[in-house]
Amino acid sequence: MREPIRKLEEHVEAAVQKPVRLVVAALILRGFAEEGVRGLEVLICQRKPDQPMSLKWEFPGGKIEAGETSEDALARELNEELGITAVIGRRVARVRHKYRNGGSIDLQFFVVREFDGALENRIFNDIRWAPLADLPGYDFLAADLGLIRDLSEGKLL
Ligand SMILES: Nc1nc2c([nH]c(=O)n2[C@H]2C[C@H](O)[C@@H](COP(=O)(O)OP(=O)(O)OP(=O)(O)O)O2)c(=O)[nH]1
Repeated sequence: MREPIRKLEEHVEAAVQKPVRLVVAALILRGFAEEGVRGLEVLICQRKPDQPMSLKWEFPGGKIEAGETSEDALARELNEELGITAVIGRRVARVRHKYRNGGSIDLQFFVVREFDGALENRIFNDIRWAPLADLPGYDFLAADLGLIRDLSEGKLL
């Protein structure tokens, strides 16, 4: 009698497993790479108090929609979230992360060095320019922590 019950549980677990969300995010940079991690700043964004993972910091971006390339998706998100038209540069990192709620994300980070339009905070609690060296002092989403360490140590860029 026990065997069929275990099989049923396994089946239910597989059925409720959430699909991997494909997410793109931007490292919008200003300043001078030659001056190291104090001379280069990146735009960071804080999630709103009423969002999941509230008040955590992240990089602007979001989920890729059907039919979009990663670059298309990121350009669209930056326009929606910050009101800018960005030139999407090279991809510098890709990570897979499983959040405790069971959701997995596949997260790609692209450099943005050029954009048109004035930066406007349309959806975040706060946005700010942070020197790469200061990034570990912000409470970032868990999936970003490896990247935060690398950026603050002058790796990747
Ligand atoms: N934009 C962005 N999202 C990130 C980062 N790190 C990270 O884990 N994420 C996660 C948070 C979200 O679950 C997802 C991005 O989804 P989204 O921007 O379209 O929407 P959302 O926050 O409302 O997320 P969701 O509730 O719909 O899952 O990726 C990051 O640095 N930037």
